[in-house]
Amino acid sequence: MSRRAADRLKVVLNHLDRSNSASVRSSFTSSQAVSYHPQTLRYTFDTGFLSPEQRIFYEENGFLLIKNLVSEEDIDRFRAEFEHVCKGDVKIPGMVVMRDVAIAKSEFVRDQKAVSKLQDFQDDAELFRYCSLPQILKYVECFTGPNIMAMHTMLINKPPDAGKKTSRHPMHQDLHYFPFRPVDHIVCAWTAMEKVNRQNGCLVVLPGSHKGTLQEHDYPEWEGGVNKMYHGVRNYDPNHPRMHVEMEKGDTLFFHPLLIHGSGMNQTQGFRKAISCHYASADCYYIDVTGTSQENISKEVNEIATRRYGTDISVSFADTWALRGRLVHGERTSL
Ligand SMILES: CCCC(=O)SCCNC(=O)CCNC(=O)[C@H](O)C(C)(C)COP(=O)(O)OP(=O)(O)OC[C@H]1O[C@@H](n2cnc3c(N)ncnc32)[C@H](O)[C@@H]1OP(=O)(O)O
Ligand SMILES: Nc1ncnc2c1ncn2[C@@H]1O[C@H](COP(=O)(O)OP(=O)(O)OP(=O)(O)O)[C@@H](O)[C@H]1O
Ligand SMILES: O=C(O)CCC(=O)C(=O)O
Ligand SMILES: [Fe+2]
Ligand SMILES: [Mg+2]
Repeated sequence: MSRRAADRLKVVLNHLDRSNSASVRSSFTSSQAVSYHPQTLRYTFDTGFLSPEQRIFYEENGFLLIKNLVSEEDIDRFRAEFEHVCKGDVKIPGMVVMRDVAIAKSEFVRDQKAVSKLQDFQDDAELFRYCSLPQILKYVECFTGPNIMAMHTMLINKPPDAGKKTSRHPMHQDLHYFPFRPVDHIVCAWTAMEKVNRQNGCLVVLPGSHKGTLQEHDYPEWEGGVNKMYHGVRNYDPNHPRMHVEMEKGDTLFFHPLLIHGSGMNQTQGFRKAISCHYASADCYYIDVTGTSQENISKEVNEIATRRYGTDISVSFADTWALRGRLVHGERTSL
């Protein structure tokens, strides 16, 4: 770090000591205040792009909100492509079109095209433009370094709740799904495609939870049911200080894969839309999750892979990621 940046950092640190980060103070109690030492900055690279304030905010909270990062025009194009996919005009091999469990399990509305999520759009050139947007990669590089893989892509179309609270996404850590490390070189970019607020089920985060370890995840015991693979942290404590991240169209949240987050139910009549990509440094490596808390999700993924590809070829949990990952910057060195 240059001397000038170090000096600015000191000023920020002094300020933080006094204010304990005003913007998240409402969700923190003073006993959770953390003190800082510049040498403990571990979550971001010093590329000179993030301000010291931004680096420290991420360090402390595990997320960073950038306003107005994606243009209206781009978002409108992603929305148009989403509509083509829903209508069936565009069919992309490998892309998962998912419906909410309340609809999928109901005989009455079986043929209704109420898509709750597109997953794995890496081979849809129009949607995948999102993952390559230079203004996003400029931020991503601060977390991953210069060799960047887009590992996981989603367009989430959170439906109006059908009355059973199935539109909720339980509190979870995204790392639960990922058999690659190191954890600090993975980041999610999540862009609001319209105004998102508490009414339509914005993201809910537990600030600072990225400093913990990966927790055990299970299906929550919810009366109305829960969507396939929507695991939540076991023994979730609803009294933990949390923050509703309200965003405008184009605002983008970058967050750490250990940050505990989820989303509440959509109490409006609209479909709340967001587009996201999980990036990892191409220098990351795959791990074997056998015997770890991730074994349950790897089994579910393997079951779906077997259903999709048959039993002739064996696709491991790591393979499913290696197949989907796409290089977006630098060199594909490992993943
Ligand atoms: C950072 C990462 C965070 C995450 O990724 S969290 C979420 C991860 N989610 C996923 O990966 C999406 C997984 N979804 C899928 O693979 C598919 O949508 C799924 C659930 C297999 C359904 O596939 P389809 O091709 O639509 O099959 P289908 O309509 O014939 O249904 C087959 C059986 O699945 C059931 N189903 C469909 N959508 C569901 C849902 N949302 N939740 C729970 N169950 C669901 C459906 O009822 C059917 O069950 P049955 O065989 O009739 O008993
Ligand atoms: N038992 C649980 N396990 C895991 N996550 C949970 C559990 N119960 C609630 N959540 C999650 O906590 C977050 C907040 O849920 P909640 O239903 O309170 O939403 P909300 O947006 O605060 O809505 P409201 O305004 O109605 O309080 C959501 O991500 C929800 O999925
Ligand atoms: O958009 C949302 O509701 C949250 C989605 C999410 O966290 C996920 O799929 O991992
Ligand atoms: Fe998530
Ligand atoms: Mg609530």
